[in-house]
This record gives sequence, C-alpha cells and structure tokens, in this order.
Amino acid sequence: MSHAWGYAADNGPEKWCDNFPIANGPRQSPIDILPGDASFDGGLKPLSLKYDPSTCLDILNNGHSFQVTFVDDADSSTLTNGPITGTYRLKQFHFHWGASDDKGSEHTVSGTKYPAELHLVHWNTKYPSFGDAASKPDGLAVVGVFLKIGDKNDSLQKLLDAFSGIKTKGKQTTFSGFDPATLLPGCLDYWTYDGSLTTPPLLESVTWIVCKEPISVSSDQMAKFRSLLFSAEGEAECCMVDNYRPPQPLKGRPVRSSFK
Ligand SMILES: NS(=O)(=O)c1c2ccccc2cc2ccccc12
Ligand SMILES: [Zn+2]
Repeated sequence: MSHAWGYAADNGPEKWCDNFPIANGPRQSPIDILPGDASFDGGLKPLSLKYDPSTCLDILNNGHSFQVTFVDDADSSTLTNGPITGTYRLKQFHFHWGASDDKGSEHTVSGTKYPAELHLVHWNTKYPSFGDAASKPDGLAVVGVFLKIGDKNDSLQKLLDAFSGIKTKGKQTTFSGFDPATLLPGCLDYWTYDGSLTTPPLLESVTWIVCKEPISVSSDQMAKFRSLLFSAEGEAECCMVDNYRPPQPLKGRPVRSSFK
C-alpha cells in the first residue's frame, strides 16, 4: 500500500490492515446498528452538549474530509452525561459522504446507508491533551448524526459557503462564530457502543454516540460536498467522495439505546 492511506482501491479500507493491524481489532468502527438487537438502558442519561460559537477557529480540507476545529484549552464547548462520565471537550467536527445520495454514512441502521454522516469529536479532560486521550480506551467520544435527503439545511449551508477557500488538500481558512448545536437533531435519542476511530490509526479509544434522528440536507447541498477534492493544488484532481469506512464486525459488543 502507498504510504498515505485513503479511500481508493490501492490504499482504502480493505488495505488499512497492512499498516494498521488494529483494523482487525475487537472494537472497530463503524458498525451496522440493528435496533432490534440494541438493549434499552434506563441508566443512560440524556446528552448534555454545550457549545460556545466563539471557540470556533477554522475550516480545513485535511485530504480525507473537511473539518471545523475548535479552541479546546478550556471547558467552553463540552459533552457531558449521556453514556460518559466526566467532561469531554469538543475538538473538531467533520463529515463522511458518498458519490451519490444512496451511500456515504459510516454507521448504517439495519443495513440502511444515509448520504452522509456528521462526527463531533470530543476528548476526555481527565487526560492532559487530545493527543494523549486518543490512545486511551475512554479517551474520546464522538457524536454521530446522520444526514437524510430533504429540505435545504441552512446551518450546513454556512459550511458549504466556505468551501471556495478549502477546495484542495491542505487548504485552511478562518471560520468563526459557528454554533455546532445548530447541526444537532431536535431529538437526541441515541445508540452507544465502544469503538474506534474510523480512519487510521484506527485507535480503539472512542465511545460512539449515534443519534437516532437524522438532520436534513438537500440533494443540491450534497452535490456541493462532492465539489471538494482529495488532491492538493497542482495535482491531478480527485473528487472527495466515498470517504467512508464500511461497517466492521461487532465481535460481541453490546449496543445500548437511550430510548425504548
Ligand atoms: N471518523 S472519526 O470520527 O473516527 C475521526 C476521528 C475520531 C476521533 C479523533 C480524531 C478523528 C479524526 C478524524 C479525521 C478525519 C476523519 C475522521 C476522523
Ligand atoms: Zn468521522
């Protein structure tokens, strides 16, 4: 496999195990969520997501997705309660999407793929930094939100309007005052399980919290996602599409639901 991992046939998810053997580990993500097999856990608390738009820093094309990064030197934008204990700070959010509206999400629900999936990445403040937390079994918590084709999403549109500055790999622009809470569904019922990063290094340090209710995105907006490039300026253009890992074996892990 070429040194850099990606989503193409020669460096994509089926090849990641060559350089990252944990790809075949016991708690890999994403998974296919089977609602009938999930166990309702009345002890699960509602999610507490408190985000401060003033901590929003920039938007970046990292060559795998685009991400919006937040200042995380204080408990300004946090996740508490839900399935976790303590306080987790928002580090970044990003998306995964397909080349067409019939695929793109990483998690699936009874085999159903959504056109895209949002990931809000948080790290456990019991550790000194994000980098330190990323190697710990309880280090990270990612909130996943499905995107479903429907009405135009005005909050998403603010992200799409910034794409002109981040078309190619490595491009980054200032992006301030965005409130990630505007990307959350009205109902915060969720499934939760122990998993991993869905991209190399595939670290098994993520408590996954996947919202049952999707948010809307229009088909025109999905087309805009697909205008980004995996490639850097001056390289042969490669459209940023199908940047998702398929579901991985559950290997006996319990999936709990916060709802009946
Ligand atoms: N898809 S992902 O949420 O696993 C993910 C991360 C998860 C935790 C911490 C950092 C992450 C960085 C990512 C960067 C690009 C794509 C997915 C990423
Ligand atoms: Zn992700």
